Amino acid sequence: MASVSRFIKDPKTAAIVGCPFSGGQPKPGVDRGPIHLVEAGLVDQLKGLGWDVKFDGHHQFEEISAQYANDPPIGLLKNPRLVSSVTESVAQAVSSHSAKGELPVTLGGDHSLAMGTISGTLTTYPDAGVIWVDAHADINTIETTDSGNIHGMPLAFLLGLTACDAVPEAANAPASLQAMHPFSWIPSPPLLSPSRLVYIGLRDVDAGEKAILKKHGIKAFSMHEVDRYGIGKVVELAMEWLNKDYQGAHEHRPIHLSFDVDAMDPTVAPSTGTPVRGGLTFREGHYICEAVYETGSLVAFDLMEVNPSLADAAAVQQTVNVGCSLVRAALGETLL
Ligand SMILES: NC(=[NH2+])NCCC[C@H](N)C(=O)O
Ligand SMILES: [Mn+2]
Ligand SMILES: [Mn+2]
Repeated sequence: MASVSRFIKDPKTAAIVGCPFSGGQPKPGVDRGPIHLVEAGLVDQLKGLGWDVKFDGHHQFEEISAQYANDPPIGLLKNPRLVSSVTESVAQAVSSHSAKGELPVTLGGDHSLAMGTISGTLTTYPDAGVIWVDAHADINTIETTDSGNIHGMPLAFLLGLTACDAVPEAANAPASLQAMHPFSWIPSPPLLSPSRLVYIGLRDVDAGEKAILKKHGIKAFSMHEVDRYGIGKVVELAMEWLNKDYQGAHEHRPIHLSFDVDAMDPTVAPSTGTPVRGGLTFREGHYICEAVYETGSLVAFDLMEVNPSLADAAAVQQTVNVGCSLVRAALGETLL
């Protein structure tokens, strides 16, 4: 069978990177997300789409967790060393798969994991673009975060941002906060640049984050734009934006699609830690995945924030099923 993506080698292989990790946010249960997704039959479903699927168990973070059992906050940041160490190991796993021409499919776990997945992708594909589908911008810096939950911050670390210049109040943040941050494994200068990031689905963006998006000219299609243009046009505009300055040999940049299940409306995917009303419909979420697959440029997919302990059994099942079907859509399932 011909390769689905011009970047993925034949025989097309999806590598499931199961990440039972919840340290980037406070609600227990999100670490069980990947276990439920796999138990629902995801591996066979992807095989049914013609993929060779590599899955030899979920990643074990026990050793790292034991090492950082005592992980005092840095400023407001919670579990900073643990999250740093886990995401560093995820980066290695993802880049080792993508370097072999496989498609890493990372199952979270909380969205702090994307520091690892996107770093891994950019190690193999330095000019990759990122499509971040989420209710939230996840771009708080150590100066702007209110919650201290690192799942609200991965893009700030990936972009090497400090908010001091975007948010006037943050200029007073102690310099020591900057110097102490433990994410020093993330390369500097950063592998990701603001022009290669585009959001879809935003509707709960903190004031400090809005200032950052503005300051760095980051392209974002909130639910307002989804309503105005329709999802078809939004994905087209997102692609155009990512490829506007692309000079590579291929038609499109390689694309990393990072999908937070809370981008979906809570009526569609209720079992997640930070649900926000007014989200993507079932079809809008799937359309994004289908359209990205159709570009032939997908090089990595993340499905994050499925938390099977936040709803009744039926709502959990519904969320897990939607999660599986989003993954299938991104890996080529079609309606006809
Ligand atoms: N990946 C997520 N669900 N992020 C939610 C982030 C919420 C809020 N903006 C924060 O910084 O804490
Ligand atoms: Mn979110
Ligand atoms: Mn998120």
